[in-house]
Amino acid sequence: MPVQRRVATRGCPVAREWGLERWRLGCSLFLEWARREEEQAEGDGVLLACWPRGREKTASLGTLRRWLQPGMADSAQAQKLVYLVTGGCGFLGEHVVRMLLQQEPRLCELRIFDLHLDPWLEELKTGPVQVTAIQGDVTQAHEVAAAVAGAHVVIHTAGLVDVFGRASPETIHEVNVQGTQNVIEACVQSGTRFLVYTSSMEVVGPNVKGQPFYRGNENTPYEAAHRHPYPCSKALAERLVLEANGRKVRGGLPLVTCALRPTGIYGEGHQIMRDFYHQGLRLGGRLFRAIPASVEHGRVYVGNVAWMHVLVARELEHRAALMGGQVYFCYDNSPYKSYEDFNMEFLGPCGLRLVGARPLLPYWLLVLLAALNALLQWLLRPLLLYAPLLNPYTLAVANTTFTVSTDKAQRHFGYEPLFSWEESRTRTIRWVQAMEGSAQ
Ligand SMILES: NC(=O)C1=CN([C@@H]2O[C@H](COP(=O)(O)OP(=O)(O)OC[C@H]3O[C@@H](n4cnc5c(N)ncnc54)[C@H](O)[C@@H]3O)[C@@H](O)[C@H]2O)C=CC1
Ligand SMILES: CC(C)CCC[C@@H](C)[C@H]1CC[C@H]2[C@@H]3[C@H](O)CC4=CC(=O)CC[C@]4(C)[C@H]3CC[C@]12C
Repeated sequence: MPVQRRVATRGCPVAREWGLERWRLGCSLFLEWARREEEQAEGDGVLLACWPRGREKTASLGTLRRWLQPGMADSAQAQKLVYLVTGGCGFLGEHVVRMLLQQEPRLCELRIFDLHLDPWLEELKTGPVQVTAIQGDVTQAHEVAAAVAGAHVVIHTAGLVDVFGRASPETIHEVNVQGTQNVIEACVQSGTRFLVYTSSMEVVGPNVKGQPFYRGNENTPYEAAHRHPYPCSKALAERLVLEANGRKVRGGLPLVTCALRPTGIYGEGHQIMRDFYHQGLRLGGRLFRAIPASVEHGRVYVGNVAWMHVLVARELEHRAALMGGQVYFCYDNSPYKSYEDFNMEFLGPCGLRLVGARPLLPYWLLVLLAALNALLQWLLRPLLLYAPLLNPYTLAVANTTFTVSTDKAQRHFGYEPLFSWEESRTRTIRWVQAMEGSAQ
């Protein structure tokens, strides 16, 4: 049962003085007050009992917001927001950018900050929202500060996603940890109050012991012990973001932060899916099962991850006390399957076949091959970059069950996946098919 607290608007100074019609003028003041009341309440449901001049009404904060919204939109008080998306040209970042443009009506400027700017940004510049592309490096504090200045909300997705040994541990740390610290400091110095960080399920696990995490949620106990630079860096950065919640930003108001932890993301633009597809084509339309079908992986569609970012960014403002400093797994209704069987949901309809009901090679041989790959990578480093998919870390992750089952995002900010599993699947298949078309 949600805890519901009745709050009389006659307790609100604006309401007491003005009466209903005049509250519309002062609606932002009233909402601010109502919001604070809601934040103080425990649980997720709060009822506001409105008693204007004898007319008794009861409404949830959501309803109240909808009542007042038209008034806000008409008035000069309608807020125009500036968003900054770091890593906005990446796989997830591009979806976040497009989702914001579609789903955030209060957006007036969207800044896209990335090390490399992509040509598709140009097509966004013709719309009603001002799109500003900023080429920059999150490790450079002054570049980050310039991009953040004047932004209301920062969505920090930029990161070095490397589990294949392409970059050095120092570089991974610099981009993922120092880069995140730079974003936090820029928010504090420029007075930006809302920061959403793209963390990862890897912050939790799989851990070095290869213990399964089966249908876990944000409170499931699990020994999060890592050695690999990528999960270590994501865990450190996430902690920095959560600890920054409540810090006073320029102007004296508190910073509100939260972290989203996607499981393995899939969808249009997914590089590893692309690699598997091309590998399958090279092998005559076949892929060979390497991992037992019983090892389940949590996967989430990129459109839903983007949608969750947009929702969080929007709701942080209204539910600061509830959401600030929180972590949320990113989830949707994608089925629990092994990594390879899940990929076949898309690669199968595109003509590939997964050979073997069981792994073709014994596990000990895979371990040996993974170790050999690691050795070769180290030996060849002075000459060339050897970074195959299989290494001791990717094998351990692929071979460990890690699935989440939670409704925290639904309870805290009303998240429901925007794309059903069928739609996510269809969109991803279409993207693979388009790749096939373009390869011919
Ligand atoms: N791909 C996945 O399955 C998952 C990804 N994540 C997280 O999601 C975020 C986005 O990941 P993806 O889109 O998959 O990766 P991506 O590599 O496609 O995107 C990352 C973006 O960050 C940019 N970037 C990298 N270094 C930068 C720097 N120094 N300064 C500015 N920009 C920089 C890149 O140019 C790229 O556009 C990352 O933080 C990652 O840790 C979390 C869970 C799963
Ligand atoms: C040939 C091998 C036996 C199979 C290789 C598959 C692996 C390359 C991938 C299996 C699981 C993936 C990881 C997982 O989805 C979680 C992730 C979260 C992130 O934040 C970044 C990416 C990744 C580590 C992802 C990377 C590829 C796998 C290890």
